[in-house]
This record gives sequence, C-alpha cells and structure tokens, in this order.
Amino acid sequence: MASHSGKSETSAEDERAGERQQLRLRRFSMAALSAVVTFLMLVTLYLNGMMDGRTILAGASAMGIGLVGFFIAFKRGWNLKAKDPSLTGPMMMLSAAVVFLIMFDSATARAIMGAYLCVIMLFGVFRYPTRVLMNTAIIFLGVYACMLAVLWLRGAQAADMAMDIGRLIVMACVLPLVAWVGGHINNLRNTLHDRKVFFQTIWDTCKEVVVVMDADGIIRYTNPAMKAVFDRDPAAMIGMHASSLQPAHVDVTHRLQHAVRTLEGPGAKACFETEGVRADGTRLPLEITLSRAYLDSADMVVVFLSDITKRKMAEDQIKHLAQHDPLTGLPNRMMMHERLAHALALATRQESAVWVLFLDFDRFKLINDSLGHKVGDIVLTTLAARMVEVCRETDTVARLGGDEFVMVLSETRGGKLSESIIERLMDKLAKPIHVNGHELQLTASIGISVFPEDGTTVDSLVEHADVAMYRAKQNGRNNFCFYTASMNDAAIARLELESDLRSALQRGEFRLHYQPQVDVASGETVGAEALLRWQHPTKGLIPPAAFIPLAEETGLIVPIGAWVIRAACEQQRKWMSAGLSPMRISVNLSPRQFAEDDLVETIQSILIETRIEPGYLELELTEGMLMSDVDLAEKRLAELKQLGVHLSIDDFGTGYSSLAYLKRFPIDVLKIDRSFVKDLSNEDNSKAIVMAIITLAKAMKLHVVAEGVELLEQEEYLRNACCDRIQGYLVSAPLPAPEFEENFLEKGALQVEAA
Ligand SMILES: Nc1nc2c(ncn2[C@@H]2O[C@@H]3COP(=O)(O)O[C@H]4[C@@H](O)[C@H](n5cnc6c(=O)[nH]c(N)nc65)O[C@@H]4COP(=O)(O)O[C@H]3[C@H]2O)c(=O)[nH]1
Repeated sequence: MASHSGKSETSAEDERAGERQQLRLRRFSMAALSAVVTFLMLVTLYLNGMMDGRTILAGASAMGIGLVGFFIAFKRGWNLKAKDPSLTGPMMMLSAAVVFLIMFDSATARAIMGAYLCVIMLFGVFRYPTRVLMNTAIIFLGVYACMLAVLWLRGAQAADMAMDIGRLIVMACVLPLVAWVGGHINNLRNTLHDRKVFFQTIWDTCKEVVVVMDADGIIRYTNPAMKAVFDRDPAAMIGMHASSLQPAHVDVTHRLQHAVRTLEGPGAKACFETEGVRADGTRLPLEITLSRAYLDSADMVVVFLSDITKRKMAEDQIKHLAQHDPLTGLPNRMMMHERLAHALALATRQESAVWVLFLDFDRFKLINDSLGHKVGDIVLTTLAARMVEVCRETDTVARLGGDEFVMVLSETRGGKLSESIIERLMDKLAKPIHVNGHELQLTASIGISVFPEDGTTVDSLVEHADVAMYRAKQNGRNNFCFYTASMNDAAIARLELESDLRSALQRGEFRLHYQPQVDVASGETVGAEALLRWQHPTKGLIPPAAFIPLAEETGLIVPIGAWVIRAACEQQRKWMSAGLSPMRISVNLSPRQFAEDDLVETIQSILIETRIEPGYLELELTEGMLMSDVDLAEKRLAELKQLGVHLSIDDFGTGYSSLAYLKRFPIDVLKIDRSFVKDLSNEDNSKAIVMAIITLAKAMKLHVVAEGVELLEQEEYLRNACCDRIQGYLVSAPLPAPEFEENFLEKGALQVEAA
C-alpha cells in the first residue's frame, strides 16, 4: 500500500517535471522565433542597403548554432543539470554576443541598437529600479566605448567614428538621466501600489461603515463593514440614497446638510448620533462622523457610521446603576431628588400637595448584626416590595442607604392624601417576614413633611421629614409623626451634640466611673466595670446612653473607645503604683470598635505602655456583635484570647445567640442582663431565665455576673442559684476613681489572679 502510494507520488512528480520541461521548451521556441523575426528585420535592412550581408550572415549563423545547441540541450534534458534549467543566463549571453557581433560590424546596427536600448530603457522605467537601469546603461556604454576603441585601432572611417562617438556622448548624457528619472517613477509607482494595498486593507477590515456620498446624498463607495453592520450588500448600496440606511420615521437630511455646511477647511469633521436600520428592519443606534473630501473631480462627503449599541447599553446600565439602589432596585437618593423636584413642579402648577415620608426601620440594625447581612438584605428587599405595593405609579419609593427609605406621595385631583395611607403602609410593613426559619417582625418609624407647608424645596422637605422621623422614634417605635417647626430645635440640638462630641476628646471632657463587682459567696469586691461619662462644659455630666449611640453612628466611638481602655489601664497602673491590690477591670467594646482591623494591636500597645498584665483587663461584648459575623467574631476573639485578656458577654439573654455558636467562642464570663434581674422578685419567667443562664454558664465552665442588682431579695435569689458575682446599686452606683478607691480599694480589696 505504502509502496503503491510512493509510486503514484513519484509518477505525479515526473509528470510535473515533464510539464515544466515542456514549458521551458515552449519559452525557448518563442525566444527562437523572436530571433528569427529579428533576423528577418536585418535581412530587410540588408535589402535596403543599410547593412552589410556578411555581418547578418555571421550573426544569424552564430545565433542559429547557439539555438540548435540550446534545442538539443532542452531535448536531451541537459539543461536540468544547470542551476537555472531555463538557461536564461546562457541564452542572454548568446543574444548579447550576437548583438555585439552585429554591432561591431555595422554602424547601422549600432545606431539601431542605441535607439533600441533607449526605447527599452524608457519602457523599463515603469518596471525596473534605478540600480538595474543604471547598470544596464553603464554596461552598454562601456561595451560600446570598447567596441569603438577596437574599431579605431583597426582604422575605421573617420566619419563613422565621429558619428559613433557623438552617439556615445548623447547616450552617455541621456541614459543615466533616463535611469535616474525612471528609478524615481518606479519608486513612486511602488509607493502608490503599497499605499493602495495598505488603504484597501484598512477599508476592507475597518469595523466602522464608511460611506462616500456625493453632494446629492448618493452613495458612491462603501466598505465591506456595510454587510456586517447593516446586513446589506456593499455593492448593491452603490448608487442608492444614503437615507435608505435610516428608518422611515427618522429624517436626518437637515442635520446632515447643516453638519456638512459647518465643515470648513481640511480635517474638519462633524459628529452626531442617530438611528439606522438594518436590511431586516431592525434599528440600531449610530454615531455619525462626517468630513469632506474631493474625489473624481467632485466634492464628496465621507461618512463614518459606528454601531454604538454596546456603548448605549453600557451607558443605560451606568445610568441605571447611578440612579438606583443595587439591592432593592429602587431609585436611590439622586433619582429621588429628581423625582421629588418633578413632583414639586407639578404640584406647584396644580396647586396640590406632596407628602415626603422618611422611613427608618426599628430594630433593623439588631437583625442585621445578629442574623447577618444576608438576612438583612432579604428583609430590606421584602420591605421595599411592600412599600412599592402601597404606592401608585406616580409615587416614588427610594432607598437612601441602610434601612432609610423615602417615599414621595403626590396628591391627585381624584383623591386627597390622608393618614389612612400611612396606617395602611405601617400595617403592611409590620407583617412578619420569614427568613431562614426566623419569623421577623419589623416596624417603621415614619416622619412626614408636607409640601408646601413644611418646605418648598427638595432638601428642606427631606430634611424636615428626617427630623419628624427622629421624633417618631423618640415617641416610641412603630409610629409616624408629621413635621412641626419646633422639631427642628431638637434636630439642631442633636447636631450641636455631635459637634461637641467631636471635640470632647481633645478637650479632655471624658471621665470614667467604676462600679464594683462583688463575689456573692465572700461579699468581697473582685472587679469593677469602667463606665464612661461626659463632663460637658455647659450641660454637666452626660450619661453614656445620651451620646454613645451618636458616637457609634458617627464612628467617633473608635477613638473614644480606645481612650476608655487606655484610661482604665492607666488608672489601674496608678492604683498598683500606690500599693493597692490590683483587680480586673472590665470595659465595654462597641460593635464598630470590635470590627476595627487594628483592635488587637491597639489593645496590646496600651497594655504594654501602661505595663498592665492582660489578665487584669476584661472586654465586654454584646451578643449582636458576635452574631453579625460569626466567622470574624471567632477569629477576633481568638486573637484577643491569645493576647491574654478576659472576655465576657454583656446583656446576655437579650440577643439572638445560638448556643451552638457560644461554644465556639473563648468566653470567660456571661453577664445576665439587668432586665431579667429587675423582674426576679415578681416574674417566674425571669427566674427561669436567670436559672437557665447560670446553669448554662456552669456547664460551660464560665463565670456569671448578674447586673443591675438593686434589692436584697434579688441578691438572695442569685446566691441560691449559685451566681458567682453581682453588680448593681445594692453594692454601689458607678463612682469616680477617687471615691471608688476610697470605698472599695482602701477597705482591702481582694486580689484577683490575673489569669
Ligand atoms: N437601673 C440600674 N442600673 C444600674 C445598676 N447598676 C448599674 N447600672 C447601670 O447599668 C449600666 C451597665 O452597663 P452596661 O450594661 O455595660 O451598659 C452600658 C454600656 O452599654 C454603655 N457604655 C458605658 N460606658 C461605655 C464605654 O466606655 N464604651 C461603650 N462602648 N459603651 C459604654 O452604656 C450603657 C449604660 O451605661 P451607664 O449609664 O453607665 O449604666 C450602667 C450602670 O450605671 C442598677 O442597680 N440599676
């Protein structure tokens, strides 16, 4: 099989070689024929007495012998051994030898060959580069000069010599010039050809449609992109009017004409966007760029048509993203502004009212913190959908961020706005939401401002609705409140508080009070909780509840919280330096602080600077902080634990702690929330809860501290329930450091193992 295919390959090759040899023979025959024709021409010259018969005979014989030799070589295949089997070189040398032989003998032949060469050179300028032409001219002139020298030596006639020398001089002047000019023409021709290929490639591969049209809008040229973009045959478009590329309802003739008129000077261009139509009738957005060009003796307009479908889609998407909230798909603050401005303009004309509702969901932060952002997101989208359901199409529901929403309700001619809409909205929002097995019930605090009574601008109405919302929250959650001028005062006060809070740290207005923690069994003070106070220059001592939420909201809690830890450690150091027995001091950590990446480093550097053993510092965390991101909490707690500080869960029982998670956290202490302690005397439920917490803590080998112990009977119950420690007014209210020192340290505080 293999040898068979090998054979067939060889025979095919032989066949091709045979064909090539035949071709060479044919070419040779044509060259021989041209030699015969030349010979006939020479015979004509001879018959007219212009050439010597001997010369012609000698030339013809030499040529004849040479041609026969070549013929035999081709027939026998000798030529195949040569480098160039066509034998072009030897044949040219034979021709040149014969030509020079004839020229040598005949002045006429020299004259004819000179003229012949000039003609060849002239035509050659379109084909050969300067170098080739110049070489040919020099060789010819050199051989010619040598020939004349030999003739002169042989004593040629003076008249003939003069003619030949004159011819040689003329040719010496003309031929290099022809060669030089010819070379240039040839270069230009090549450049033009290259440019043509270059621009043709651009024309053919350009993704933009290029249309060259005359002053009447008739398409003269267009490129292959026409097919790709408009699905139309470019050849078929030639001669059609450019308007055939547009949908029937779009007429840009005037725009086009106007744009063309504005094009002044070379390189001027005009640009605009419009719509085009494909062969199947579908439309596409186009960007048109026009410029003028002069072609075929006429003014032309060159039009670039770019398909901007993708760009338009991206623009629309960006616009949508810029104007909408990505989570709920509702308009965002920017679009709410636009819509409200529009609603106000309309209401001014129609002399109707517009209500701006500012909504904030009560307890949302707690849900978000304790059940995680994913649950928070589901809750928000559910609430957003409910708000939209209550609205009419002309109304707007927007999300400003977090759990803050704004609704813009416009009064129509048919119906007045009334409180019943708000009640309907609140009922709808308060319906339970089921997420991941949790049944969540959220309520909204709603502030309402009314146009035109409460403001005539977008900003004032939104601001006033916000102020009213704060009041609604203060009045107890799940409430709504219409704005009144006096509310503004409260909002201003809040702003003032915020600005005072910002400078309180620099001004050194913060203080720490210490509340003792007492061992139930021994009655001895075994620790203290450091609690923050703000000594305001005009308002006096402000309790933390009045400013911690604001500090948390503004982020100021991070530097304030760091100050608390430092102040507590410094106080501890002072007491130790004064020879007082050290005890563990606990400080509260806020959610923001806990989330800070450099929390551990901050605490570590404070401990090092104040030379306090980590075991004397206890950090109080809330359940919400741990549950909002369990993985982060686990990592952060491990880092803190490694540092050596004590960890406790504050207000235990009020959050959403899963006991399974509790096991993952390296906690030392559970603090029973004071709401359970408060109800110990009269509520069986609280007793059960307190007992459960203590049992749980014991099972997990944790210490238990009961907060807010005010009454002896509460202490008694806790003692019987084997609670480790108590903290509360029964022992002492939080005290400034000197009083705490006097009452609880000097009286012989018990030393606690810092481990
Ligand atoms: N009714 C009653 N209350 C008692 C009794 N014993 C103590 N208390 C009060 O209960 C609060 C205990 O602190 P907390 O649960 O950590 O609750 C703290 C804590 O969450 C926060 N807080 C206080 N200081 C800081 C701080 O430095 N940083 C952070 N992030 N939060 C702090 O402010 C909350 C309130 O602090 P305070 O106003 O100092 O209120 C303190 C304390 O004065 C009692 O027998 N009965």
